Amino acid sequence: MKIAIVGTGYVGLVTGTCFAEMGTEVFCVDVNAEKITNLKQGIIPIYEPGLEEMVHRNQQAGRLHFTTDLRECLNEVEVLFSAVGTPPDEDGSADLKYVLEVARTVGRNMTKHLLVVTKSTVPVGTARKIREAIQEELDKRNLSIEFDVASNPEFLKEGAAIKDFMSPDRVVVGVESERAKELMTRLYRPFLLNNFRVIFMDVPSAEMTKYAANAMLATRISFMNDVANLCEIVGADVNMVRKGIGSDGRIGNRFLYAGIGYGGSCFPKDIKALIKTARSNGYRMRILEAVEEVNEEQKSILFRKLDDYFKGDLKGKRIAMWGLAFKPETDDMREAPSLVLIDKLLASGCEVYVYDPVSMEETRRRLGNTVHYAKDIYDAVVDADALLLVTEWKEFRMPSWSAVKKLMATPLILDGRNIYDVKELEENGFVYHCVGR
Ligand SMILES: NC(=O)c1ccc[n+]([C@@H]2O[C@H](COP(=O)([O-])OP(=O)(O)OC[C@H]3O[C@@H](n4cnc5c(N)ncnc54)[C@H](O)[C@@H]3O)[C@@H](O)[C@H]2O)c1
Ligand SMILES: O=c1ccn([C@@H]2O[C@H](COP(=O)(O)OP(=O)(O)O[C@H]3O[C@H](CO)[C@@H](O)[C@H](O)[C@H]3O)[C@@H](O)[C@H]2O)c(=O)[nH]1
Repeated sequence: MKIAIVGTGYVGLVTGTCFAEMGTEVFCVDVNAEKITNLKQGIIPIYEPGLEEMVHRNQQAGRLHFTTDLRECLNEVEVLFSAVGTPPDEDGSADLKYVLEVARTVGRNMTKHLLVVTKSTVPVGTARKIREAIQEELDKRNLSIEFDVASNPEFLKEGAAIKDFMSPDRVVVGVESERAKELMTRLYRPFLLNNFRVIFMDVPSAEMTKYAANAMLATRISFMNDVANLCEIVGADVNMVRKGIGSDGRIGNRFLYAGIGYGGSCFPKDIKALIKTARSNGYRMRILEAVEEVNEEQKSILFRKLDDYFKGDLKGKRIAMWGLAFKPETDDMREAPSLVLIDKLLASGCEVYVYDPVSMEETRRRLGNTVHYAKDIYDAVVDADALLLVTEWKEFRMPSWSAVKKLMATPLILDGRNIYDVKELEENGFVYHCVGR
């Protein structure tokens, strides 16, 4: 089978590469010419464990192609996935301009039946708009060509994208015809050996499933952050509470980690978009409004602890930060809580020394020379008045505390991810604070 994936970002590149790995011939299309030129030479635009080797393997096998021109492959493929961005509009709703542009390009150029599948996260009703946009272009050409639309939202997590795509908990597919169902079944059949289920449903339900899943996950995080803040006030330890409640099978132990708030390219924008969808339909998602509010405040929690420690006198303080990316194993800085923290530190007159294993280049692109870029974890803490742990990369988990202590000016550690052992740090002479204890 031959397929096209339009949009070669985190989702498009992983989707295309994984389908190619299973033997499908894939054409990855993107309007960003630099990205495509690099990909043709085997240069991968993102950091995602395992992706580079898989891209190279499938390129060499002749199953994975890259192009800027959809017309080159449009009439060779049976299925087209749209995986372009759906960034938030000014009012928080999902901006569909890229999604609809792809639909119009399809309508202007298709010459035979095509199944158009949306992988991007889009509000309920988008498939209908895509159908109308394609039909409008066909009408302008006075052509009557049959086509199908389907929704196949993606649930991969950055940093674990390959594993999530190859062995997902489930695949959700919204279809409107038997033909679309048959094509999607055929396409996903090679993956079924990995023991997952394809759940077919109607298109609006598939579109809504994606938002509901992200909303539920974000709700768990904000709930735990709220509990963590109360734990601090009343003298409980959120880490113990997490273990205590997570062992109840109905609750489950994943996605219950208190921290400095959720970030990334999905939760913040998708929660906003769902709130907006509800409002524009005359309904208020009150729980999600609270989820957002808790999350916004949580991003400042390390700053508040630092400010309390120095009694509001932060001017000229030298602050070290370990971690910048919104989570480990990615270089993605979209909506990273570190950016909010850095803003506050700089506004208070601090000098900020940052280190992250893979996000330094992306941070430099965003922040220029407003912060100092350290060579490694030890370089970052030289003469520091505090160390803030922001992202729980593995290499931050067991540093030499005696070396860190010798280098720092003030032995203060504020742990935004609760990864250190309080006893060990206090024995090493540090003042240590984490979230929710
Ligand atoms: N990043 C994730 O982990 C993730 C996971 C699940 C779902 N999603 C959803 O998937 C979608 C894509 O997210 P992403 O993070 O991969 O975005 P991204 O910004 O990394 O990539 C989008 C790509 O689409 C390209 N593009 C835009 N218009 C185009 C056009 N007309 N033709 C061809 N290419 C075009 C852009 O140049 C860009 O390379 C979003 O709706 C997002 O919400 C993302
Ligand atoms: O217990 C937890 C788990 C996560 N986070 C934070 O939540 C954010 C998102 O993390 P994660 O969900 O692991 O990463 P994403 O790559 O953003 O993946 C989410 O967003 C994707 C895009 O929609 C979906 O496909 C995934 O299923 C969904 O997990 C990060 O800032 C994490 O630090 C916590 O604070 N506590």
